[in-house]
This record gives sequence, structure tokens and C-alpha cells, in this order.
Amino acid sequence: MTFSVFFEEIQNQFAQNLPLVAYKMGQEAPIKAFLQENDRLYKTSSFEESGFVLAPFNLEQGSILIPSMHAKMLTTSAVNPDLSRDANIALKNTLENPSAREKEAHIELIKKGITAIQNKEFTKVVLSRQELQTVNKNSALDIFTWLLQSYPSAFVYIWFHPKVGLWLGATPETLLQIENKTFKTMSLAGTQTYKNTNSITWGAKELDEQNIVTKFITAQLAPYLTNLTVSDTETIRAGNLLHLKTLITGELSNMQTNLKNIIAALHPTPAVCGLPKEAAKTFINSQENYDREFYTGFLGELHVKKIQSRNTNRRNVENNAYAHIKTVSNLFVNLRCMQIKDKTALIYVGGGITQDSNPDKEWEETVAKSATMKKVL
Ligand SMILES: C=C(O[C@H]1C=CC=C(C(=O)O)[C@@H]1O)C(=O)O
Repeated sequence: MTFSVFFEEIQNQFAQNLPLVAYKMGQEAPIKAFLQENDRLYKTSSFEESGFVLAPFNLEQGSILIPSMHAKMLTTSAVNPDLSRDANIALKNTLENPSAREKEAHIELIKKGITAIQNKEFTKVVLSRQELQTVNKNSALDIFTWLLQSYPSAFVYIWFHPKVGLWLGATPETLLQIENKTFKTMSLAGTQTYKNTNSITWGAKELDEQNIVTKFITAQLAPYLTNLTVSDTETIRAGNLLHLKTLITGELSNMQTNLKNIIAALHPTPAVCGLPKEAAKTFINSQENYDREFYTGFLGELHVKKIQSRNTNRRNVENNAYAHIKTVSNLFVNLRCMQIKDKTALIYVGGGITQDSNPDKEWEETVAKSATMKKVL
């Protein structure tokens, strides 16, 4: 399907006020969509269905599903949408800065987090806030197009349900990818602003906050995986930010393992919550001054069918007859995201707090994170 037909279909779905999601899973991936045939709000708590799931930070609030059986699925090959017609609009966008009161409140929250760490309530907590920005783009699809252009290696999405709202994002973080027995995830934490090079030195605070995530993930997955492998840690770029990333892979020891159990073991990881998990979560839910909703939840394909040909070598055409269907799950942590309400974007940003955190620096980190998203509005 061509890019323009694909976009027309999505525009029609919006015009009919029906649920949809369009997304791209990183570099070279096609852009896909699920267009739901009705406006019912389907939920999942078992994570056994097939479809596209959007789960909140607090899973108790309920995860939303666009079921495969009630949706039309579309795919268009990877493209670089032409944004030149929109360039003037982007230049006119004036970034609205957070107020002195917002800054004071967030620094106060961070200080409370550091005190709780000193009092041994937990060793790490991820604290976040919401920032508002007027939207200058004509349509949400324009923002999606800009996200695609600006974050070629991220999981980029636009998600809409008339009974829930409109969310967009470009996240660098995978929660889990399962294909047959193969299981992949990552530990992502630590932030610096990108200054024309990936060759940078990381401080002890960042190395420590990311190591907490790696250790948590490997320990939580140990009961479910064999051949668990932890890669070297590398620096990766996400927009104008750099992070520390470690890949964690393995094989599911039991194919019958319930995905719900693995999700419960991982989510929310210390990259978005803290350690120990429950103590940090309680602190977040009682001390942050707003509801995270789907920010730091997860989203993506749940038990979706993928057609794979065994051999793409043209000389072995006959082997292609054995193309087979796999079931895959690809879930991503909902970071660098926003919710759009009328002409205002609610942007969600946070950062990991440890005993070595400096409140002013942590504030600046959230400002840098929101700036990367404001640019596309
Ligand atoms: C919680 C966020 O980022 C997480 C992922 C990467 C780096 C992070 C950090 O440096 O604190 C966070 O753990 C966010 O961007 O809102």
C-alpha cells in the first residue's frame, strides 16, 4: 500500500471518530496501522488476546486493546515523508517554558525522593512531571509525520480512541520482543544531551542508575529464560539525548509461559519506577502531583501474526512456498510521549533519582527531554 493511500485511510478513520493506532518500530521498519471497526472500548488483563495493547503505568487502571479480530490492519513500506511543505509552520513554533512554580515544585519532589533514599525507603526512584505546549500543527497526523522524521530509530506512534483520547510518542525503550522462543529486552537509563558525538564519558550516577535497571531485569527474567545473555553497555542516541543501553536476550524455557507473568515481572522496571519496585511505586503514586496515565506504561503488538518466508534468496524461489506464520509480541515503554487535548499537548518527562542526584541537574534533564518533543509540535 502506498504512503498516501495509507494516510488517507487513517484520516478517514479519524473523520469517523473510530479507534486507531499507526506505528513504526524503528529504522527500516514499515509503518503499520490497526483501524478498529467500531468504537467499543476493549480491555485486556490476561494479555492473551491478539491485537495492539496500550497499558498504563498502574496496570490496575486497565489496559486497552484494539483486537485483531475487530480491526483492519494496514502496512506501508518505510518512507521518508516529505515535510518541506510544513517547514514554515515548524519555524513559527514558539517553545513555552515551564513556569518558576513548576520548577520549584519538581525540585521539591526530587528533594523528597533523595531524602527517602537517604532514609533507605528505596535505592532509586523515577520522578516525573507534565509540561504543556500549544500545538501549532494543523492535525495530529502532521505531528506523527514529524515524529517519524525526527526519530528514525524510535518506536513512533499515534494512538486514538474516542472514549480515551489521543496519544503520540517516539520512545527509545523496548519492554519486550518475543518471536517463537526468542526473547529480547533492554535496560535503558542515564541521560546526557547530544553534542555532535556519541563518544562521551558517563558519570558514576548514570552508570549506577542504569546498572540498577540491568540487574533488576536479569534477576526478574531468570526464572523464565535459558541462555540469558547480557550485552556490553553502549551509548545510544534518541533525538537530542544520549542514553546507556544494555541488550538482554534469552530463550523462553517454557513456550507455554504466560505473557502476563513476564509483564508482571518486568513492568514497571526501575528505568521508569524504581527499586524496590513496590516502595518506589507507592512513593510515585502518592508524591507526584498528577496521574501518569499511559506515560511509563507500555504499548505495542500483542500476539500478532507475522508472515515470514523461509528464504528470500531469489534462486530458491521454491522455498518461499514454505512461508510460515509466526506469532510475535513487540511491546515498548511509553516514554517521550504526549497526550493532545484540543490545541494543547501534555508532555510527560521524568528522570531517575539516586543518592547521587543533583536536583538542579535532574530538573535540567527533564527540560532537555521535553524540548525534544516540543520541536515537533
Ligand atoms: C523516564 C524517562 O526516561 C527513562 C529512560 C531513559 C533515561 C532515563 C533517565 O536518565 O533518567 C529514564 O530512566 C523519561 O524520559 O521520561
